[in-house]
Amino acid sequence: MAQHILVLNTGSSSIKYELIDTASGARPARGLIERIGDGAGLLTHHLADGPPYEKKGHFADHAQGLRAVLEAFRTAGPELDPVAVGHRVVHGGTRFPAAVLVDEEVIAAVEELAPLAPLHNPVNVTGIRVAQEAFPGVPQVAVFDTSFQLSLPPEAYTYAVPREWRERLGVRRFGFHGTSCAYVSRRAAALLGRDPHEVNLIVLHLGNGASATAIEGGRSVDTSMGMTPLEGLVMGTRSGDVDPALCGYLARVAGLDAQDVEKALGHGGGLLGLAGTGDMREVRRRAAAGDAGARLALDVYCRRIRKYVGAYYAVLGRVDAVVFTGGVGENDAATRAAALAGLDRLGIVVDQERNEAARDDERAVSPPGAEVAVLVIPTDEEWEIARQTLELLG
Ligand SMILES: Nc1ncnc2c1ncn2[C@@H]1O[C@H](COP(=O)(O)OP(=O)(O)O)[C@@H](O)[C@H]1O
Ligand SMILES: CC(=O)OP(=O)(O)O
Ligand SMILES: [Mg+2]
Repeated sequence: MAQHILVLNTGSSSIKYELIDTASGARPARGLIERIGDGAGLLTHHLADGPPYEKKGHFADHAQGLRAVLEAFRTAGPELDPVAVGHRVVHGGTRFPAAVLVDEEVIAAVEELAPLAPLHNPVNVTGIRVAQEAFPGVPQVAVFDTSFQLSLPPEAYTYAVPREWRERLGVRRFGFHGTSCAYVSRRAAALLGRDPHEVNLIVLHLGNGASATAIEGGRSVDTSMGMTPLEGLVMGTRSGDVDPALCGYLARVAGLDAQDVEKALGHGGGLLGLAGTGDMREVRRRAAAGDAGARLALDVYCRRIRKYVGAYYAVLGRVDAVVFTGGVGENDAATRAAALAGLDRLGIVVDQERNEAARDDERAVSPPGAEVAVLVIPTDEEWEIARQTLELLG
């Protein structure tokens, strides 16, 4: 009988899930709930064949959303009898260098780290709790976004801040998107026909959250997200890098407290702050229609990426490939071209025809024989979570 792993990726306002056959890798069901908590929720449950099952409604919170997912399986199938549940957990601090079997102690640790990832860790715990209740006795495995980034050397993870903060308060860079980086860096090595331990990569994960990671011989040596997923690249609704003195300034001139500023940078910054929408497709539409704010947003977004590519080139010394992944990285040819424009002296060139070809598979978009390959690799965090879950459970 086929054995399945259920993978749950609970995001700040969404839940993604997939049922994966451990032997064949087939996915008999996958789905998404969007807009949890805002009244216009939508659950879309895809089956291997046939039309998707959809349910609109108000999913007040993630627990209600997850119960709706279980209901979708009961109504539309397939039968849900997983041998394990793999959970994406965003922040594991320094405590979890690899995936772990969930017990009460692990849950307590994830809850303790919630101040560092307030949008993610609490809902990740909700996912675990609901799955424990639904599948008693079935092993639950936590796979952390931070694990892959724990290889950062001290000079990359240390902020130049007072000793007290570093030593007593745990202030340091962690970095995120590790599950995606682990997956795409393995695929990149395969695509290059090289051993992952020999390959140097710059991975650009451009989704709603966005990050750049420098990978040397399969290990992360620098990454743009920081202690929290707010630092670095321009994102859908997050500012990425800003001058930290902004906090003091806005307190003095606008009476904002630190929490207000953090919230605005996290939810009202990025593409949303610049263009009025955090969705790249909509930014493109507005820019094409002549909207100056949207055009500026694209320029800021792409320049930030280019700066990190240059910086990580300098960190690595030799780069075998630049890898684009995530919804924007995989689909937006214009972002890929603009972000890497002018880097030919570094051997980084995008081939226009290859870049613009309408494809959704793994591919090179640099010219044949280029010094640095530019690759597009669709990420598969769910598959990577299932793989690590299976590996842990033997
Ligand atoms: N064809 C496309 N062209 C440009 N941007 C796209 C396209 N498809 C998706 N995107 C963008 O990808 C982003 C979402 O990325 P995704 O990786 O799916 O998000 P998440 O981080 O939530 O998993 C959105 O900004 C969306 O507009
Ligand atoms: C950590 C993080 O930024 O995740 P996401 O890209 O899913 O928002
Ligand atoms: Mg993402």
